[in-house]
Amino acid sequence: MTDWPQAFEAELLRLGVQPGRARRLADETAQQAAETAGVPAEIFGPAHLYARHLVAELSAPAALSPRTRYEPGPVMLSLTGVSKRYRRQTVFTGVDLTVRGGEVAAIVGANGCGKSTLLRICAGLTRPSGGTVKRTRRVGFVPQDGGTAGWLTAEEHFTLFGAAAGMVPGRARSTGVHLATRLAWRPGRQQRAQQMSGGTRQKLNLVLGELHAPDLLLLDEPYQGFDQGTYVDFWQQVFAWRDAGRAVVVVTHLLHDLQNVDHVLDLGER
Ligand SMILES: Nc1ncnc2c1ncn2[C@@H]1O[C@H](COP(=O)(O)OP(=O)(O)OP(=O)(O)O)[C@@H](O)[C@H]1O
Repeated sequence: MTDWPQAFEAELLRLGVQPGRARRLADETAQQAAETAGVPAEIFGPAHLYARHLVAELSAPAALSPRTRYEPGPVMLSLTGVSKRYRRQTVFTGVDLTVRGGEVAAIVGANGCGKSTLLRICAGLTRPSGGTVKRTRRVGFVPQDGGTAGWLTAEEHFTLFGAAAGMVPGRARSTGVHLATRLAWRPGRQQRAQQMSGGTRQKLNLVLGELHAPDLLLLDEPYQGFDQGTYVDFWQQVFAWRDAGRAVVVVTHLLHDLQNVDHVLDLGER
């Protein structure tokens, strides 16, 4: 009978994952099972189902042959005439934005013009003063200053956030670790968030935002503290999400980020 790692690797290959990558994923998964002293089938479930899940979670394009063109998909976020006031201060009025699956939108503008406020409205965390917001159900939100707990390790974060999204611990951990490698980060097993550098904590935030495979990703300047290489990895990741049919909204100050995005909403011009 074929054992679990072999069946897992064979299914990855059947799904079109490159052989070297399939082998790495199989090795990493076996290693994680060994570290928790568990049997893979009990931790991850049937090998073929876990392979399919993983390929979907990892936004298949990075694993499968890249698509050269993408088709905009269904509307994931729609803002119509949205406004926000704090007491007597009007932050913005009349904001319209539609983002479909397979599109990236950037929100730009000077400090204090309301970019973070608008993103929180998109996420449903702040109520608009006026207008209509429609969003898909599966939303990932990466705040500017982090939603991590200082005393927890990366893997404990994966388990906790995964549980909130209905993922079993083994699957949440392995998905988190695989997503981290996309950002050139290998989480230390003992390192708590408070011991991480600012850039590494941001990577943790990004992975947590993506852990449950959301259709819409809302990112508030998620690369502060990243070095140049990681910054490039980050944008490659954004375009991989887009090519996988996800919608991405990024708040940014950096105008050279904008050449490849589909929509630019300049709040400063309003
Ligand atoms: N909870 C709040 N209560 C009152 N005023 C707020 C609140 N949150 C934000 N503001 C105000 O709303 C305005 C927009 O803030 P916001 O943080 O959204 O701007 P921003 O464009 O993201 O800024 P930055 O580029 O500095 O991150 C600011 O004047 C801010 O002081």
